[in-house]
Amino acid sequence: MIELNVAINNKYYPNSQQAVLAQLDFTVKPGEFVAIIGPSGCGKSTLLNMISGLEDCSGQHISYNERASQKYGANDSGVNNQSHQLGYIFQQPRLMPWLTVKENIELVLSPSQYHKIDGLLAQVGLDNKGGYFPSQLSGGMQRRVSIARAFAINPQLLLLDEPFNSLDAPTAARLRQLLLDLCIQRGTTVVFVTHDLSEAIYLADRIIFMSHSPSTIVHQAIVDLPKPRKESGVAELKWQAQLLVKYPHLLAGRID
Ligand SMILES: Nc1ncnc2c1ncn2[C@@H]1O[C@H](COP(=O)(O)OP(=O)(O)OP(=O)(O)O)[C@@H](O)[C@H]1O
Repeated sequence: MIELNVAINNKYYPNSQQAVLAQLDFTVKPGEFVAIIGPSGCGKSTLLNMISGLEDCSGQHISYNERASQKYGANDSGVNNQSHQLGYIFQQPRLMPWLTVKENIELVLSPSQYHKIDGLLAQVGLDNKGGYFPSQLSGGMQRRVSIARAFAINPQLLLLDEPFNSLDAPTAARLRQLLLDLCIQRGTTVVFVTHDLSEAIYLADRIIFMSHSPSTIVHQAIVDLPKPRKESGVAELKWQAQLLVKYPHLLAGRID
């Protein structure tokens, strides 16, 4: 299990006068599930991209506890970095349309690891779909493939960017449970971006609320509910969280 440390002073995109992220400082403990909520455009994807190394983070400090001195740069691949520590599930499944389900997962593995694929597909309920192409799968099935692909590398740190957006409610609920089961089984440290407060409360140990750009942390809430969580407990805590948020106007329209 690994710990993530993030200390971003100011993140500017080239040719932009205004910082996207400013004074953003937090730690995710080993095995902790942290959800990030904030207004559209505040820099949540930018933050995940910086953590993964897909976005330039020179001058900032982003490290894992096992290699605390390492800073990730623009050349690191967050999807499948050399140590296989980091998995990234994007808003879209990002499957290669010309490859089968199995081949999409093989992409992140070495041939000696291909034997894991059948078991992974069984875990996400796709045991007989290995030979299918993405276009032959539903949206929910494609997301399950992306979850299987992320877990194939046995990530110690998993980043997720609104992975269940636009799915029907029963499919999203099944995938949330699947994600929780996999993370708890493997002790994965998680940073999960969402717009949905109920989803955050259902999944997370802690919720970080971000402000508009230049975005920083305006509030953090510990979700002190035992897992697996029940819907009624989630509803209750959602109500409490809405009261607790220090700056509700920043999140107006983002909490359903
Ligand atoms: N490659 C880029 N170059 C320049 N500006 C960018 C780039 N990527 C994002 N931005 C800008 O940075 C800001 C934050 O974008 P980002 O996608 O990180 O926000 P977000 O919080 O994930 O948004 P949403 O919730 O709508 O997905 C936006 O103003 C966006 O236009």
